[in-house]
Amino acid sequence: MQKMLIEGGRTLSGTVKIGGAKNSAVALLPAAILADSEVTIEGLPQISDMNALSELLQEIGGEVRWDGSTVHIDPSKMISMPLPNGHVKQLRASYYFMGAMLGRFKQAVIGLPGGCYLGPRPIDQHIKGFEALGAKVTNEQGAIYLRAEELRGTTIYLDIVSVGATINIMLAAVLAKGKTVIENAAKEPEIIDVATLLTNMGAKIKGAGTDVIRIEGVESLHGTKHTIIPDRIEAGTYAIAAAAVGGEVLIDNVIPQHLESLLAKLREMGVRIEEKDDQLLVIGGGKLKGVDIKTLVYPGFPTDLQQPFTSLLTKAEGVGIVTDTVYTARLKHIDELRRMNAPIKVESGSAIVSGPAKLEGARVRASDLRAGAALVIAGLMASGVTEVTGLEHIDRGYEDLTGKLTSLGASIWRDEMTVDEEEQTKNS
Ligand SMILES: CC(=O)N[C@H]1[C@@H](OP(=O)(O)OP(=O)(O)OC[C@H]2O[C@@H](n3ccc(=O)[nH]c3=O)[C@H](O)[C@@H]2O)O[C@H](CO)[C@@H](O)[C@@H]1O
Ligand SMILES: C=C(OP(=O)(O)O)C(=O)O
Repeated sequence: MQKMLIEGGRTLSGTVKIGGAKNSAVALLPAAILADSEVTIEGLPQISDMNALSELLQEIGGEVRWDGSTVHIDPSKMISMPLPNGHVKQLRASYYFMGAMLGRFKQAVIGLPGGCYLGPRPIDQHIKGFEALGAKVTNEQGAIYLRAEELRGTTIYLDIVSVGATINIMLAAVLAKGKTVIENAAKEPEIIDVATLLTNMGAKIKGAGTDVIRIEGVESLHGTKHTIIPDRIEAGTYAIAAAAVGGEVLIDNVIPQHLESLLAKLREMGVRIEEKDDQLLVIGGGKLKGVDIKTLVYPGFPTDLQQPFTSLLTKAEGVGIVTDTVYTARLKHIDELRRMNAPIKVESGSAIVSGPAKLEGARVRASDLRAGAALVIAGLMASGVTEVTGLEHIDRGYEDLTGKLTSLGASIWRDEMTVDEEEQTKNS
C-alpha cells in the first residue's frame, strides 16, 4: 500500500493537461455492449475505474484493447454472464452494466455497485425506469436480477434528478420497441456525451442536456469512433488548487462553460481567471474573501467539487458556508481537515469555515475520491509535510495526480507504507 506525501508552501505554475471525463468514461465503456461491432473511444483517463470496467467487459466476453488513452471494444462475442461480485464492487458505475446488458440481452445479473460512500446512494430510480420499460427486477442476496420478455418504450418521470438513472434508462431504452421519454432528466455534460456516442452508434435520441429526453428505439446499433469530453471535475480541482496556493496555472483541454458555477464562485472570492476556447488561466495569490456555496444538479455548483472547495475556503478571510444538497452527508473530509488545523465546524448539516487559517501538515486519510483531492489541496497549502492515505480512492478518478502537480512545481510524491502504518490505516 502506498501513501502520498506533500511538502506544502510552494506556488503552482505552468500548464496542466486535463484528461477525459471519468463520469462520462464510466458510461461510455458499458455503452459499447450495445453495439454489434467495434467501438473505439479516444481520450480516456488513465484511472483505476477504467481497469475495473475493462475487466468487467472481458468477463462477459468482450475483446478490449488499450492503446494509450484509446480503447477498442469488440462486443460481438459478448454473452449475458452474471456479474455478482468482484470488480462490480470497486466502482459506482458498474450499475451501467444493468442498463446496457438489459438493452442488449434483455437480462442481467449485477452485484450492487461500490464507489465512493457519500451517505446512502439508492438506485430506486434506475429500477423504476427498467420496470417501466417492462423488466422484472429483483434483489436476491445482494445482486440485482433483471429480466424482460421485451423492452417497450414508455414515459418515465424521475422523482429525483439523477445522473446515473438518466444514463442507465437511456442505455436500456435505445434498443427498446417504440418511444421512451425521460422526464425530469439530469442535464450534466456527461449525459450529452453518452447520448452522442449512442447516436453515432445509430440510436435516435433527442433532448440530451435538457430535462426531457426522447428516445426512439432502433433494431440494432453498430460500432463507431468517439472522442470523450474533458473532465470538468479534474479541471475544477486544478483551478481550486491554483487559487489556493497562488501562481499562474494554465488548464488545458477544458470546456470553460462546463465550469461556470465554480468560476463564478472563484471570481467572487477574488481569484483572477481568464477563459479561452479550451483553456483556463487561473491566477491565484491575492487576498481571498469567504463565500457560501450550495451544491445543486448541473448547471449548479457540482457536489464533486464541494470538498476541494472547502479546503480553499480555509485560506479566505471571513466565513464561508458549504451546503451539499445533492449528498447531504458528504462531509467525511471535515474531520481530516480539522487534524490539519482547519477552522471548520458542522452545524445543521453545513460546514462553516472561518478563515483565514494556517494549515499544518498531518497524517490524514482520504475516505473517498474528492475527500482525497480536498486533502491534497490542503497539503499543498499547509506548512510541513502532509501524509495522505486511502490512495485507492484518489486513483479511481485522478490521472497521475502526483505527476501533474509535480510538473506544476509542487513537492509531492508517493512512498510505500510500512507494515505498522498499513495496520494503523486498516484499524482507523
Ligand atoms: C459515476 C458518476 O457519474 N458519478 C457521479 C454521479 O453519481 P450518481 O449517478 O450515483 O448520482 P445521482 O445523480 O444519481 O445522485 C443524485 C442524488 O439522487 C439520489 N438518488 C439517485 C438515484 C436513485 O435512484 N435514487 C436516489 O435517491 C442520490 O442519493 C443523490 O442524493 O452523479 C453524482 C451527482 O452529480 C456525482 O457526485 C458522481 O460523481
Ligand atoms: C462520487 C464520485 O464518483 P462515483 O460516483 O464513481 O463514486 C466522484 O466522482 O466524485
